[in-house]
Amino acid sequence: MTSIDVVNLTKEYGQTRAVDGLTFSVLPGRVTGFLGPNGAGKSTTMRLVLGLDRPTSGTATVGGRSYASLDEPLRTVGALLDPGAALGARTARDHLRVLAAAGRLPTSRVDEVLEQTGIASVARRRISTFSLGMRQRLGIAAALLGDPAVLMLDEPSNGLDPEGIIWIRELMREFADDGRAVLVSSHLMSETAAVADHLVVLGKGRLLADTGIQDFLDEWTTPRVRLRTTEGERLRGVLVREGYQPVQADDGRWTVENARVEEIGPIAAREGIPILELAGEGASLEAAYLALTSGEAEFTTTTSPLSQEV
Ligand SMILES: Nc1ncnc2c1ncn2[C@@H]1O[C@H](COP(=O)(O)OP(=O)(O)OP(=O)(O)O)[C@@H](O)[C@H]1O
Repeated sequence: MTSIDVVNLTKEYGQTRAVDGLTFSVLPGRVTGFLGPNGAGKSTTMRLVLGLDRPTSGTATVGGRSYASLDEPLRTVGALLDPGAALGARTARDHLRVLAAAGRLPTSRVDEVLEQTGIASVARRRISTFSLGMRQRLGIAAALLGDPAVLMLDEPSNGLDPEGIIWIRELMREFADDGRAVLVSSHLMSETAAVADHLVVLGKGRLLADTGIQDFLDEWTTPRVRLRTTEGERLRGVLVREGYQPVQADDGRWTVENARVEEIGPIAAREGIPILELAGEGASLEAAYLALTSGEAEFTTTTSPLSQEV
């Protein structure tokens, strides 16, 4: 069981502190979503884990060892960082063969990962002719070559079509269910929530959250109930006495903030008030994420493009 452990990690580029005293672990058996606005430090952290950059201070290890000291790096960590990195003049198959040879992996793995990523039919084409989605699949094929214990993917759904996005989600799920550790970065909470069990959120290089999805929802969102009744005013009076603040919309429906159906339903039943509809609203993960990261984006729009045109 291999994990990624980041401890007090800091990386400075000149005046820019890209990663700032970061500590978190990516544990086996779950998909950890790595979130944060542009420039939050996600890619830098991944590069430090892979030993592609030296930390200013702190450590990033895989299975307790630095990447450079791993005996079999490709069998330990599979990573997708920059799909543009593959050499365009080579065929996809040759590209993977070179990687397999360098990693002392059997050539048979090349055909296996070409099949697994759905690019076997274009394996003999030059990479320069590949679409972004095909390059992305090739990058994922390279990550899978060593059948690694840890998978680290930077924005894997970039350029993938909807079928490809579902495929990559299922792949990550299978890896985690198989007891492996998966770290996947994204800007989008909705995309991450569809696959991740756990979240690590960065803002300006610092850790903003390291939490399970459900705990994140509980902490950052407030539940709300929508209902319809034949006795709105009576229900309103009862709920106000109970400390709620029901508000009626134009269509006659009521909204009760900070309330759950398990609380409101029994109150109405106790008072004998007929309820025609009662629904708890799913808290919006996206709204919670924006609330957490607001003010943490390195690049934000201060003026709306529309107002500039006027
Ligand atoms: N090689 C480098 N030289 C100088 N500054 C860098 C370098 N790499 C990253 N940075 C800076 O470090 C900060 C973090 O960048 P990083 O790419 O890690 O963020 P990110 O969260 O991956 O962003 P994105 O979602 O846009 O990819 C940014 O301010 C970036 O400009």
